[in-house]
Amino acid sequence: MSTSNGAAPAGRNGTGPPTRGLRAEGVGIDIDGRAIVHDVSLVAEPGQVLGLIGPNGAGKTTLVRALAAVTAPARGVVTIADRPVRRMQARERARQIAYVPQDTALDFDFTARDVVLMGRHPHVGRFEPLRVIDHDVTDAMLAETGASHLAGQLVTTLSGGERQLVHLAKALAHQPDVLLLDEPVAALDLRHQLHVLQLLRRQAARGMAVVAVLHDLDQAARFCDRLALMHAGRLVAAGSPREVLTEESLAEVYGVHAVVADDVTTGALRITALDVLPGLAATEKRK
Ligand SMILES: Nc1ncnc2c1ncn2[C@@H]1O[C@H](COP(=O)(O)OP(=O)(O)OP(=O)(O)O)[C@@H](O)[C@H]1O
Repeated sequence: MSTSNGAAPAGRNGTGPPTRGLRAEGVGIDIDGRAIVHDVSLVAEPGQVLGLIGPNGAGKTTLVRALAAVTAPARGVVTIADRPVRRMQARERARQIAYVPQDTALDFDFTARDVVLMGRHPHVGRFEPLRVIDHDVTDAMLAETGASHLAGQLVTTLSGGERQLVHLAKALAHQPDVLLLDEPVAALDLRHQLHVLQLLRRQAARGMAVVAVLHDLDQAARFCDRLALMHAGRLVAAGSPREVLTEESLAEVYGVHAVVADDVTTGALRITALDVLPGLAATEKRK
């Protein structure tokens, strides 16, 4: 959570300099001449998990790719500490931002540990060998994600969920200020979903700014400090889960009649979709 006075919390090891969040201002993204994302402004605060939610085709992946500087927005800017991420050197950017895409398929014969070790390269000087600390962090992140048992396995032989864990471990090995995850639990079983979501909370508690695209709104309500709701390429609501996940917004954006109630077990909101509302969801209408 952010500190009550609004100041950034101390670094993730508790002693380092304050970590930094990520800011998007007026971001618009075009693909093949078509505007996909319109005028999105948001802040991912250090110490918080920001959930990016919205129906299929809302523009979440397109936005996250621009936040990660994988693509350049046509309009607006993405910054960390007022510095545009697109203008940073790739190595410097990789020390600050780690991004795990939806599709983590790899077609080269590296072991899972080799892949996680690659996450250390932004911290190692050019032509310098990997250090003991790089190996230690690699092993720690494999353990943190529950993927130690996969270390020696070729990534081409991993299941989709196993690959997702290995890529999360690689992203953590960057030790970034900002962690961007596109559907990080989509391929995971119940236990691993919980493990990863709790892990994200721990990373945030250590000062990281975490942004995760999530489809499960119960998980979004329970594990995110703030939510950003996208619809047809626009950010239509942002705030606490209680502010964003209302029966009205779920009807408008997802086209469902849903009941939003407190879950007596978790204390978080629980969303029960009862019926599909008549007519097309607005995302489909747009096409
Ligand atoms: N390379 C591309 N070429 C053309 N259209 C694209 C491309 N990438 C995305 N789009 C379109 O942009 C829109 C937003 O896609 P995006 O993948 O960002 O949505 P999303 O919110 O992540 O969806 P989902 O929840 O289904 O993953 C969609 O209508 C999609 O068809």
